[in-house]
Amino acid sequence: MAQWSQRWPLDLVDARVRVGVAFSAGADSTALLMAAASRWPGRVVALHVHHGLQAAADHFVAQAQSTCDGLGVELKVVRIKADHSKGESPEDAARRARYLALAEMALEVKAGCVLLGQHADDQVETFFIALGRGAGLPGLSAMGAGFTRHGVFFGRPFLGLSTQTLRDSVASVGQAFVEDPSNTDQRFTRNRIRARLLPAWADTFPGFREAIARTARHAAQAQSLLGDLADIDLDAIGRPPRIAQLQTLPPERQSNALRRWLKNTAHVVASDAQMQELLSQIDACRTRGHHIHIKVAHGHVEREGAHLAFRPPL
Ligand SMILES: Nc1ncnc2c1ncn2[C@@H]1O[C@H](COP(=O)(O)OP(=O)(O)OP(=O)(O)O)[C@@H](O)[C@H]1O
Repeated sequence: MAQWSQRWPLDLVDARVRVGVAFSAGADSTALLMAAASRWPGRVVALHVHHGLQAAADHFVAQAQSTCDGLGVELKVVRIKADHSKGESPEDAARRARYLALAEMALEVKAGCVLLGQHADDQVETFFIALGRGAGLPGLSAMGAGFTRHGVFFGRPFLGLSTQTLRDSVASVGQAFVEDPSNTDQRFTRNRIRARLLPAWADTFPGFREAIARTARHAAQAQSLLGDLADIDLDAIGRPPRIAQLQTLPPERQSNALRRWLKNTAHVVASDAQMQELLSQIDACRTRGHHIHIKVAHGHVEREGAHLAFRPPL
């Protein structure tokens, strides 16, 4: 195990506290758990979410326990059943519930952060999913190195490493891990990208991981500047925005400010069609009695006197 020490880019966390590792028992998070356990002996706790979605879930827990026993790492397991709401895919619901469960476990064991095993190949796949869906800059920025959710910091220290590097490392010490059977299921977009698109892309653009990571960084920087501009505009027009002052901005600046306002206050993202409709209703709203009413995500944006308001569902 000695060679695992200091070998991995784990510097993004303050490890004076306990470190949580989101541990699926797959190859990537096994590499992460081994690296973390070697770097911070006695301070790592593995957090496993039993989805109950797959028949194999019990087998994942058994492997997780055996790996943790071998490494002398405490394992916490929580069972969840993620129901997906209308318009949400089962995978999105499972991911949402997983992050909540991980955050709750981290708070319970007093871990200062949770590390995730996502790597450079996940990053590339995420970028192509966003591109295929016609995403804007937030989507093309792909995954950031860290984010806070449910009051817990989640870090992705392995975004610069390929999955092959991680798998080779795990194999080199003979550590067992599970292969998630759903990773090869061609019904999932991510798996089709991995199996079909990426080999062709790699053939055309050798070194594509670094190039795409660069594009994602450019997108993230540009998005950050747009966020700053939105804050400047919202400082001037108010939160919630005053309709008359919104109307003085050009449409693209209105939509930039409105997206920021909706994200920060209601955690919702308007689709392109919803934003176009909202802009046209704002433009038409020139008289005292004029209404604004437009569905955004699961709620509505409405006029409330001189301002806009977001109404979540009852
Ligand atoms: N059931 C789970 N319990 C705890 N953490 C999980 C679970 N599933 C995924 N994760 C975390 O989220 C990261 C990304 O999830 P993803 O579904 O891409 O990984 P995976 O293929 O299931 O597992 P791995 O990354 O370990 O090979 C994982 O690296 C791991 O840190």
